[in-house]
Amino acid sequence: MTRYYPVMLRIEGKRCVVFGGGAVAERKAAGLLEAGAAVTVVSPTLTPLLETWAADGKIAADRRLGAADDLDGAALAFAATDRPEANRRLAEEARLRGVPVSVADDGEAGDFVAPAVVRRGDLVFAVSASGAGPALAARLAGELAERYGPEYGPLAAALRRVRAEVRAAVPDAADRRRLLRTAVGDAALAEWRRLGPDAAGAVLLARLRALAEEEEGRRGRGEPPDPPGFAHFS
Ligand SMILES: C[C@@]1(CC(=O)O)c2cc3[nH]c(cc4nc(cc5[nH]c(cc(n2)[C@H]1CCC(=O)O)[C@@](C)(CC(=O)O)[C@@H]5CCC(=O)O)C(CC(=O)O)=C4CCC(=O)O)c(CCC(=O)O)c3CC(=O)O
Ligand SMILES: NC(=O)C1=CN([C@@H]2O[C@H](COP(=O)(O)OP(=O)(O)OC[C@H]3O[C@@H](n4cnc5c(N)ncnc54)[C@H](O)[C@@H]3O)[C@@H](O)[C@H]2O)C=CC1
Repeated sequence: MTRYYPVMLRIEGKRCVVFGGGAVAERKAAGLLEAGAAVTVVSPTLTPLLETWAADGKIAADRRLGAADDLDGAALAFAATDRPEANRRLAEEARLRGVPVSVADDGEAGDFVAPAVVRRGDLVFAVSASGAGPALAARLAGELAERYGPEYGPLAAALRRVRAEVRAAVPDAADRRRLLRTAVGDAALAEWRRLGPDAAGAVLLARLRALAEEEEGRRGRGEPPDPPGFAHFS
């Protein structure tokens, strides 16, 4: 069993090669496009959606069997054909070239596995069962998608601005940290939603300071902090 190390990769504009043109390859290509990768699919056949993306120029498609030199210059590779021998061979070629590869029919044969992903703007949930159960990862990601709806996208954008404001205006590190914890409490998140993405930085900062003072008051009275998850920090 492998203990994987999770990361967020920057792959915008980078060549990512998907071998295979079935449902699994399509899912991998979709995830790569979300991150702005330059996707090349190599496969004799393509799903209708992959065909559409190729026709629209969203992906490059080479309609043939995968070959070793497809991997030249690749940042990532996905062996997602329905031929285990082909997947294994392409994975070996990737490794020879130092290209990280995932293997769709045998997770342990690759360098990484794909998590189930939910995106809400800057906020990204990635769930993995490390190969033990992709359907469980998908189910739990579905639960996260319900718990954290589309409203969390703009909310994260507002939070990014609040944080920039605090970093620019508050020189004391402890003060900054206290404010930025308050900035992710329930009351603050509701406030960022209410104020929307266009509120002036000074307004955001003033609201945050007011919330932090209320928080101090609650702490003084021995009431629980907001958010509850931060109790162990105080
Ligand atoms: C190791 C890994 C390698 C990799 O592909 O990176 C891998 C491998 C395999 N998947 C198989 C089957 C299924 N995979 C899914 C779905 C997903 N599979 C994904 C990832 C991974 N799959 C990596 C580990 C993830 C982990 O464990 O956390 C997800 C999360 C992300 C994604 O693919 O983008 C995506 C959900 C996306 C979403 O919906 O959100 C379903 C569910 C369904 O189709 O409804 C089934 C059928 C149910 C079942 O078999 O459990 C088989 C057997 C094939 C066979 O029997 O022939 C293998 C081979 C093996 O076991 O090694
Ligand atoms: N990792 C995952 O999430 C999952 C993995 N799987 C595994 O992934 C494999 C692929 O699944 P699907 O996409 O549903 O299969 P599929 O049969 O729909 O598609 C296979 C694709 O591979 C292409 N292909 C075959 N040989 C090739 C080669 N040498 N080079 C390039 N392309 C080649 C075919 O033309 C076809 O487009 C399955 O056989 C299964 O073992 C299945 C379900 C989920």
